[in-house]
Amino acid sequence: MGAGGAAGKAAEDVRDAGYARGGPAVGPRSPYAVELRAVRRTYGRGDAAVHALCGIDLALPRGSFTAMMGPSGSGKSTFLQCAAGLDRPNAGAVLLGGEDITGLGENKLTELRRSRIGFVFQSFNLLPSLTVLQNVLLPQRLAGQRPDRRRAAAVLEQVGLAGHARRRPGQLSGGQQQRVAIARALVTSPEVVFADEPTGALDTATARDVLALLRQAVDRAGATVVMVTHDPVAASYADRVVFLADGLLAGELRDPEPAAVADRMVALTSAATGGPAGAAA
Ligand SMILES: Nc1ncnc2c1ncn2[C@@H]1O[C@H](COP(=O)(O)OP(=O)(O)OP(=O)(O)O)[C@@H](O)[C@H]1O
Repeated sequence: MGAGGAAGKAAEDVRDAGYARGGPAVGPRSPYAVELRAVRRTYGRGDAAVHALCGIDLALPRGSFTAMMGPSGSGKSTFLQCAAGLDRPNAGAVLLGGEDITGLGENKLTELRRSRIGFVFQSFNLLPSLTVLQNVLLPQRLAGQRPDRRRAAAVLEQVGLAGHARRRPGQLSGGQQQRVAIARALVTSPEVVFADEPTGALDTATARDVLALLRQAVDRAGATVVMVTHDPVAASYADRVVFLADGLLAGELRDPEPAAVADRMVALTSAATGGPAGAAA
């Protein structure tokens, strides 16, 4: 997908976002923002054990937009939590920008999540008593960095909310609140942005705006986005859709069209529920 807009504007956006061409300027050089190697995650033990991830090998290139899809219970949330350093695999390794984070202690992981990862949630998760600008500055404060108001203003402009900096989240629409959440996720120029159902609470038109923003963060600013979604249209904004089923990778689609994504989901869901289309999966 093209960067869109004038080349000069795009270059400005890249500078504004703090990214080098082709990926974030920080962190050790690796072609991959995130890598999972033979990742397993089991909840519980013995007869009660649930194998949520059963050996996942996946590499997500810097500057890419990946959608993770799969039937309910296929392991999407577990994948996201392991990849983002929120949960620990029982086996295997997770690498962020080429660095193995699997063995890091809790303090290091917290620091890493604050400075090198951005999060966007379905429910926005803004702090209602803070202004828009203060919400966007929060990750910098939490990471112990000096709040960079110019940088915060630049990302707010990037998401089309330059004039709303002094408002509080309650004074904004759902779509605007999600834009603030995206600005907050981008403000530290993270190596990867994890988005969990970012359009799940939005109407169709607003959802498209939010997806276009995520797309723009990848195309213009070199961000890396990983998005869990149930929506084939949302997934079609990604470069690639990776499917999970029963804790295993179950294929992928590049340059996905909504209809093809929907077909694949029907097949996987039928297989998971033992329906007639199971053989087609
Ligand atoms: N904390 C937990 N304790 C026990 N089992 C869990 C836990 N978290 C997830 N599981 C199980 O692990 C499997 C994968 O769950 P996960 O939430 O990753 O799937 P998902 O694809 O995100 O599902 P959904 O689309 O319904 O959100 C499921 O069988 C789930 O019940």
